[in-house]
This record gives sequence, C-alpha cells and structure tokens, in this order.
Amino acid sequence: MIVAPVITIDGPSGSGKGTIAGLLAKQLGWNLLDSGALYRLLAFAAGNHGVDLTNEEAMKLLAAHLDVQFIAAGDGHGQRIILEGEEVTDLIRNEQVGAGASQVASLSAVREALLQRQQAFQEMPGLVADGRDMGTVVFPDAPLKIFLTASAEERARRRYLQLKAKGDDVNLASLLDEIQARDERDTQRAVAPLKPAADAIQLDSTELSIEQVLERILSEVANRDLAG
Ligand SMILES: Nc1ncnc2c1ncn2[C@@H]1O[C@H](COP(=O)(O)OP(=O)(O)O)[C@@H](O)[C@H]1O
Ligand SMILES: Nc1ccn([C@H]2C[C@H](O)[C@@H](COP(=O)(O)OP(=O)(O)O)O2)c(=O)n1
Repeated sequence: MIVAPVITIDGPSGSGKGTIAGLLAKQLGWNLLDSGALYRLLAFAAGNHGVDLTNEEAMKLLAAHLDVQFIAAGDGHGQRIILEGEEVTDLIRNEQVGAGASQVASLSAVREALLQRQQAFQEMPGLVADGRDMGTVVFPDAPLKIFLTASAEERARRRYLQLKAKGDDVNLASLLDEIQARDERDTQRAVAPLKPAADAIQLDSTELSIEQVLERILSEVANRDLAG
C-alpha cells in the first residue's frame, strides 16, 4: 500500500504555521490539516453547549461527536470551517477561543478522541499538517518535519496586525501576555507538549518573510524528492 507523504509544521502561536501550511498545501496540491482549528472548535462548541472546559468526560464526548466540515475556499486560499451547520471560520480566530483551545488541549481524553480524526487527513497525494504535536505524536513517521518559531515579541506583533486588519479591538501588550501564557501552558502540559520532534528541522522566522520561509521548506521538499 502506498502511504501518502506528510509534512508537519509545529510551533508556537503566531510563528506562521497556518499561513505556511496553507501556501505549501496549495503549491503542492496536497491536503491540509489545521489541527489547532479542531481544538478551537471544541472550545467554541463547549461555549455553545454550556459545557465546562475543565470537565474532561463531557469534553471527550464533545470531541468524539464534533460535527465539523473543512471546505477549501473557492479562491484556493485557506478553508472555510463549518461547525454544526454554521460558518465559524472567523469566529474561532480570536485570543479568547485560542486560550480555551489551549486549555482543552491539555486533557488527554480529548487528545485521544481527536487522534484518529486527524490521522484520517493523510490521503494521497500528500498532507501538510500544522499544530503542536504533528511531528511528535500524530504523524511520527512524517518524512519532513518543521518546527517553526519566532520571538514572542514578533509573534505578538504579527497577531496584532492580523487581528487589527480584521477590525478587532486589540492591544499589543495584552496579546504578548496571552501568547506567553499560551506558550507556557502548551510547552509545560504533561500530554503531547509543544516541542520539536528529534528529527525536526528548526526554523526561526523572526527575521524571515513568508516567502523566505516557504522557499526554505520547498528546498527541503525537493531534497527529499517528496513532491513526485
Ligand atoms: N515570516 C513571516 N513574516 C511576517 N509575517 C508573518 C510571517 N509568517 C506569518 N506571518 C503573519 O503572521 C500572522 C500569524 O500567522 P499564522 O500563520 O496565523 O501563525 P500561526 O498559525 O503559527 O499562529 C499572519 O497574519 C501572517 O500573515
Ligand atoms: N496539534 C495541536 C494544535 C493546537 N493545540 C492547542 C494549543 C494551542 O494553543 C491551541 C490553538 O492552536 P492554533 O494552532 O489554532 O493556535 P495558533 O494559530 O498557533 O495561535 O490549540 C494543540 O494542543 N495541539
């Protein structure tokens, strides 16, 4: 059986994972898994259903039955996300939902319930998967693993510009605090913490443009002859 190749992109909030994963998947014509969106959706759904984020049993059930569809956007950029029939693409992209996602992501029963759902995205001709544990837990055999970082200040600055462009009322200092709190929780948790896989290529994007990061990764794809 031919196994579809996977490129994993892990790293902290604002390092550029989602942007790079989307561009890479588009360029290669591969499938895309935004694993963080699953944790965000779960936190959002918990809010809708009045479920306490710390209630592991209830969150596990919600994770197992999460009714979500990812639909490739018509312009080839990104994807639309539908939760229980309602479009939530933009609604899940704020720091409040991000913090809730980070909280539910520390529950091992939740991670277990989402594991197979994530692995099912590995289909031909290939998959680009971004998150925190793509290279360490979900796709440990991936032939190319990237660990993307940037300084916390640069990541907060990027998030600030991104949210401001969306029209959100944001504050740079509190975004930096929130990003650092999320880094702390994601790296310190007992289960599947954010850390580079032993065989990951570490890429610091603080001083790099999106195009430069993409170029570096594409050269690794070519080195490994992954794109066929
Ligand atoms: N290398 C880069 N240089 C400058 N801005 C970047 C870079 N990578 C991503 N960005 C911008 O930073 C913001 C956050 O990127 P995103 O892909 O959402 O990060 P993540 O998925 O890691 O949280 C986006 O607005 C994106 O356009
Ligand atoms: N594979 C993953 C993806 C996300 N998470 C958790 C931890 C993160 O703080 C939240 C939100 O992830 P997401 O990638 O959407 O967040 P950022 O875009 O990096 O800000 O979910 C995780 O534990 N494992």
